[in-house]
Amino acid sequence: MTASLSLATADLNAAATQETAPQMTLPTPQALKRQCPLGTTLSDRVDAQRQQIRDILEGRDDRLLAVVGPCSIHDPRSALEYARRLASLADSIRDRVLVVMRVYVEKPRTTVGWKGLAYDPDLDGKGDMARGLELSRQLMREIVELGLPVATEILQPMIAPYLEDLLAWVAIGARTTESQLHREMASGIGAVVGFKNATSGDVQVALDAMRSAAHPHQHFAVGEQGQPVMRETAGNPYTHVVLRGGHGEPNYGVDAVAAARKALIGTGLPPRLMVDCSHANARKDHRRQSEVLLEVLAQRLAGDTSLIGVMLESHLNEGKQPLEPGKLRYGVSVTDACIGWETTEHLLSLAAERLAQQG
Ligand SMILES: O=C[C@H](O)[C@H](O)COP(=O)(O)O
Ligand SMILES: C=C(OP(=O)(O)O)C(=O)O
Repeated sequence: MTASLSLATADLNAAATQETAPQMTLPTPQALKRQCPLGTTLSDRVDAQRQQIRDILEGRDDRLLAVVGPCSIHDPRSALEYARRLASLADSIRDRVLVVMRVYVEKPRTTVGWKGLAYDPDLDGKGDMARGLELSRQLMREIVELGLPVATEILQPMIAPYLEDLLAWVAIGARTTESQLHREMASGIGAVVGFKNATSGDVQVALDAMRSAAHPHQHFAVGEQGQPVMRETAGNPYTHVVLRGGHGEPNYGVDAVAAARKALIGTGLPPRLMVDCSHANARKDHRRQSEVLLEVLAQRLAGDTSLIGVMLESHLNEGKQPLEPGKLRYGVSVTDACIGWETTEHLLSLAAERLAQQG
C-alpha cells in the first residue's frame, strides 16, 4: 500500500514537471516548405542528383562519390562560401568524381555538447529550433541552387519531413545505425543512405540496417501538417555501408575492406562501401585524412570496385576551435577538426587525376 501510494505521488510529480516544462511550438513541415519552397526546377535537380548517386551504387557510373564538407554547419555564411568554392571544384572534376557537400545541421554527441544548427543556431545554449530548422532549410536550398547535391546526417527522424526533399544523400551515424527508428525512416526516403559502422567498429549493424531499410515498414511518424501518422514505406534499396573505424582502430585497410565486402556478399547484399577518411579511420587527427584517402584510392585503382566513395571532413580553414561566442574564427569547425580548403582542393583534384590516368 505504502509503495503504491509513493509510486502514484511520483507519477503525479512527473506529470506536473512535464506540463510546466518549457516548450516551443515548431512550424509544421508543410509550413516550412511553404515558406522556403523547393520548386519544380530544384526538385527535378535533386531527383537527378539522387539518380547519379544510385548509378554509382549500381555500377552504371564509374565515378568516385565524394561526400565532403564541414563536420558541422555553425555559420551559414562560411558554409555558403565553402559551397561556392566546392561547386566550382566539383565542376572541374565532374568527369571522375561526383562531389556531394556535407551540410550537417545535427550532431550526435558522445555525452553532451552543441547539437548543431538545427537545435541551437545562436550557439548560446538557449536553443531556437524553429529558427534552426528555417536556417537549415534555407541553406540547403541555396546549396542545391549552386548545383551541389546535399548530404546530411539525420539524427532526429522527426526532422526528415522538414529537409528530406532537399537531400541527395543521407548518413545514419555510428551511434544510430542500430536504431530501428532510423532504419524505418531510411526505408521511406528518396535519398541514398549510407549506414556507418558502430563506434565499436562493429560493421554487422550496418549490414543489418541495409537489410532492414530495404524492407517495407509501417512506422510512427510526423505528417506534413505536424500530425502523428502511421507511415507505410516501400523500402529503400539504395543504401551502402560507410566504414569509419571504431574505438580508435581504422577499418579502411585492404583486409578490413575485404572483410566488409565478403560479409555484404555473404548476406546477399550488394558490395558497396564508402570510406569515411575522418573519425576513427583518421584516429581523430584530421591531418591523417590525406593518407586514408590515398590508400582508398590505391585500392580502388587496384580494381576494388566495391569502394564506391569517400567522405572527408573539410572546412575553409584547418582544425577546430572551442565554441566561444564572440571569439569564433571564420570558417573553422566547432566540432571535429577538419582539413582546410587548400588540402581539400589538392586531394580531390589528385583523386580525379589518378582516376583519369586509369582511364
Ligand atoms: O563527427 C562528429 C563527432 O565525432 C561526433 O558528433 C561525436 O562528437 P563528440 O565526441 O565530440 O561528442
Ligand atoms: C558524427 C559523424 O560520424 P560518426 O557517426 O561516424 O561518428 C559525422 O560524420 O559527423
